[in-house]
Amino acid sequence: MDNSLIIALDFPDGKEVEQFLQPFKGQELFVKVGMELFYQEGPAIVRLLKEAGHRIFLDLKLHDIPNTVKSAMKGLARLQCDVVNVHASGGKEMMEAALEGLEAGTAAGEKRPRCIAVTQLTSTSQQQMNQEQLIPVSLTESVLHYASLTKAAGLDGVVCSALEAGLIRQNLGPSFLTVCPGIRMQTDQVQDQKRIATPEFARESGVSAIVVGRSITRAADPLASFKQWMEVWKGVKQ
Ligand SMILES: O=c1ccn([C@@H]2O[C@H](COP(=O)(O)O)[C@@H](O)[C@H]2O)c(=O)[nH]1
Repeated sequence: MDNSLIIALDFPDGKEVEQFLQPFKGQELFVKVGMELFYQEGPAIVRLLKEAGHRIFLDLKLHDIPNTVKSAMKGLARLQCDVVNVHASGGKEMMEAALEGLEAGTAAGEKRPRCIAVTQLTSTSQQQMNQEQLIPVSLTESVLHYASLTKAAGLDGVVCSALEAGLIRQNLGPSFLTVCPGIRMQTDQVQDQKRIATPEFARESGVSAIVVGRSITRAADPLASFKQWMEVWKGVKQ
């Protein structure tokens, strides 16, 4: 994913997306379409963004029985997004089914979307995981366990915090993707995220891509904010 910065288009409808993208006209971005936008606009928004030349991470985090996930992925594959995802907590069989669905839905000559799995949401803390999910290990252990399970299922990588990306790369190899939300500049508000890291830390940890939402989309000047983020992201690259 060539060290991409993926902008999370967390907007309630296509009109707001259009307004947000107006100042970026002519630029090919890597964008993330999540539940908020997809549940309102459906596949049409993906087609529109693709026609504009943007790369797309369709972040629907599928989590259901294997047969349902397989069928859903077969349909999603036809949208030809670059990346789709599931929850690793759905289990190995479910993840394998996701991949089978994607392969079945990808037309000959087309590229199968990369499939990655959410380990523990970046909004989850150690305490929440222990007390609410009743997982009695450290958060890092749980993330690493889910990452290993994801790799064993044949998926391409994981969604994790940049805090865990280095360890995942060490254990599972550099070609296993680490896509990291929960990225904040020092001065940014943390909001509902719990396991955050700066873009500099993410770069040094060798993450495959960072996902940035509100810091750019809710900025007074989103284009200026994006440029600043890219400078920092590229600056630490060199
Ligand atoms: O563990 C996860 C998985 C997905 N996300 C998504 O990333 C963006 C982050 O947005 P910010 O505004 O930069 O916090 C958002 O779309 C989440 O749904 C995540 O944050 N953590």
